[in-house]
Amino acid sequence: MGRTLFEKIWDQHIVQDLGDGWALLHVDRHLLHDLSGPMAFKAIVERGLDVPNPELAFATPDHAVSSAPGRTAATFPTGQRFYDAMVEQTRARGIRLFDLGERGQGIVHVTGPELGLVLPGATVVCADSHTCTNGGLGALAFGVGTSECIHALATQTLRLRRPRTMRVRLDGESGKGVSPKDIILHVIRLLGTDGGVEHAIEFAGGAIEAMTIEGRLTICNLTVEMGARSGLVAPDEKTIDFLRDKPFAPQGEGFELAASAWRLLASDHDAVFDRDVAIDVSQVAPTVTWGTSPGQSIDVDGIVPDPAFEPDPIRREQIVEALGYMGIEGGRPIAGTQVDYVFIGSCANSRLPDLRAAAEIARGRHVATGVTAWVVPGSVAVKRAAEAEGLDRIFRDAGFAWREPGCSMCVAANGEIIPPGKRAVSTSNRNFVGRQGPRARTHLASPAMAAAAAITGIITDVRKI
Ligand SMILES: CC(C)[C@H](C(=O)O)[C@@H](O)C(=O)O
Ligand code: SF4
Repeated sequence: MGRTLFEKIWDQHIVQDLGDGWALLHVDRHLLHDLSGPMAFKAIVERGLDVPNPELAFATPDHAVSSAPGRTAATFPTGQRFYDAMVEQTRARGIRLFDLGERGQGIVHVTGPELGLVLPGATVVCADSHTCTNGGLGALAFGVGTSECIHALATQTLRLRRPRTMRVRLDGESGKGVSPKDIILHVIRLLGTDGGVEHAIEFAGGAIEAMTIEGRLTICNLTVEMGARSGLVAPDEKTIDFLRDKPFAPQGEGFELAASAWRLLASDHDAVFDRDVAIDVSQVAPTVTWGTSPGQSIDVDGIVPDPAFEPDPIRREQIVEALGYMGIEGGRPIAGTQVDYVFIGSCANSRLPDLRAAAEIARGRHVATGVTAWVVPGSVAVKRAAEAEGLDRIFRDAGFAWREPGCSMCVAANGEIIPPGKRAVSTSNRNFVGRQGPRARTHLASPAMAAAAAITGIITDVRKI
């Protein structure tokens, strides 16, 4: 029987079979950020552990740094101790740090792929749940907890129970105004926020093949919102082209050699998945969340669920609670809901094609009165590339703030919050209670939809703008 992409990578990385489905896996790349990294380093120091493979670890500040133009580490003083700890520990251990202002700095899940630190067939860990993003390049990536991060720093391995395999086939042609973000929100709505628990999900099918690498990264980014630790896409010629000439990818002949190995990674035709699902993306509309979980979404021209029509009492209560928090009524169209903030950024949607899609809507228009709209590029490289093609000008002329790379309002760990009771359309991946600040209300959407909301001041169907 053939093997899946996941199985091929898993098998290649087993250092020791621990029995009962458990294995010790080699970690090829360890990515570190300023929030979880310093915590792990603290334990390494306290326990007197060594980091034997510093050349396989790479760090960047993203969560706790200000995104204000001209920022330094001191701009957000609360975050500076994280930053300082990261600088000190990476220096002491000989780990490469991509510092503020340097090409290579940015949200860890944006910089890993763009630097070529993440490669097809590699195992990648980072103490961050959205590490699954990296699967868009065909890497097997795991978001880990602090203790696993310490273990990986100290041993270059990870002790894991092998997840079950699942394939989500995305076929069909997506309609006008539909982006990878809409597709993955739709998938989460269909399969549920627990639909991927204990599975590694391979996304496949014509719609994935047609998608840009950045789109695949967006799809894999939200895999964790279905409860799956890893999402994957088989590497193809697009993946290979994307990685060519990336600074940390193999170069020259070595690259061609690596590429021929990557071509063998795709799931075999007769490979069997524990679960196989097919979804027609031609049915996907521009999508927006109405509630407090990424699974609570509707088509932008749809009606917010009315709890009165929900027969299941538990689900009814969930809807009532979510609507109460969000300050919206069931049974009404979501379009037209008034918006105070718009955030275009995060590891879900802060890459060049995302900014282009938003800029296309913003071009020649202006942010509505009373709306605060931010664009936070995912990395220094994205920011520079966007500026080189004039996207910053389009945003600025339209009244958007153009900021420095980092997580910013996605999780508000750097003090950049949506004020209490205010409503945001955000291109991030989590709309949990309090996620963007205490009592902040978040509607997840695509970059184009977010830009449309900024321009009109209300949740708007991007197809009609
Ligand atoms: C701070 C970090 C550990 C956290 C995560 O694990 O994902 C954050 O990035 C998030 O998106 O909630
Ligand atoms: S951008 Fe948001 S989701 Fe991504 S790593 Fe940062 S805080 Fe987490």
